[in-house]
Amino acid sequence: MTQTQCGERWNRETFLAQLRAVGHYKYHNKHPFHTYMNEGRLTPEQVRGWVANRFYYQQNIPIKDAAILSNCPIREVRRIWLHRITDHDGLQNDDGGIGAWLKLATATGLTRAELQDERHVLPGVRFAVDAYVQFTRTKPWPIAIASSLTELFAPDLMSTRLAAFKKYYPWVADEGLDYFRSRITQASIDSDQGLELTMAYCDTLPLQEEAVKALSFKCDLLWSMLDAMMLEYSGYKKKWSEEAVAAG
Ligand SMILES: O=C(O)c1cc(C(=O)O)c2c(n1)C(=O)C(=O)c1cc(C(=O)O)[nH]c1-2
Repeated sequence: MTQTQCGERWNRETFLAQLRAVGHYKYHNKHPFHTYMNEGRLTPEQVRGWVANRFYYQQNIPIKDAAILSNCPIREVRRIWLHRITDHDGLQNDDGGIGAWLKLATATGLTRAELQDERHVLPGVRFAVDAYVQFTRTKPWPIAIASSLTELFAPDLMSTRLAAFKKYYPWVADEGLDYFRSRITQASIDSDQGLELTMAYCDTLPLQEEAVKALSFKCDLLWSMLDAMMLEYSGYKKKWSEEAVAAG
């Protein structure tokens, strides 16, 4: 038995360090699309493209949380997890995260219809988000919970984003930014709960290793979403198509 293991598994400190290392190296805060966003270098069209595509993610979050609930036979865990669905769906009208995201969309000049008919959703974004839902439907629930732990790293990114929008994108009305404000607190609560459940129920070395892989998979899918958006909105695709036409 090594110092970092208790019995056959990692102790809490080592497990936590493994999870944090994944976030440190792979979280989408370092993606160039986010760098551009946070440095104020996105055009209004690029901001709108991101908002419309991220709406597909937002809409699917409560669906994946319902998948986790449906796979979990432990009442106490379901009680802890349940609020995530209403946090996003709200209980009426435009309550909740999805309503707040719709307000963000309106503030950037998008219509509700544009978001809801998914006309802007890119294939790569759809594949990535659908993969997340599928993952949570098919993996053991503690592993699905571990995949949500990207939220450990979300509050810092939200604070940076909020400041960036205020400074560089004043054309986005302030009430449109409520989603980011509310997620700073919500993501901290969610990630604390997710972390404690992961610590408690990923209680063998194979489960701990799978939890770390689940977090890595989640980082990959968040990264892929931004890759798809960067390709679409950077102008490269258009340039390549025009060159192909010119070349006959
Ligand atoms: O804008 C972001 O960078 C970001 C990242 C993440 C994340 O790290 O998974 C989430 C969110 N936003 C978010 O708004 C959100 O509701 C959310 C739920 C979850 C999840 O996996 O359960 N992640 C995230």
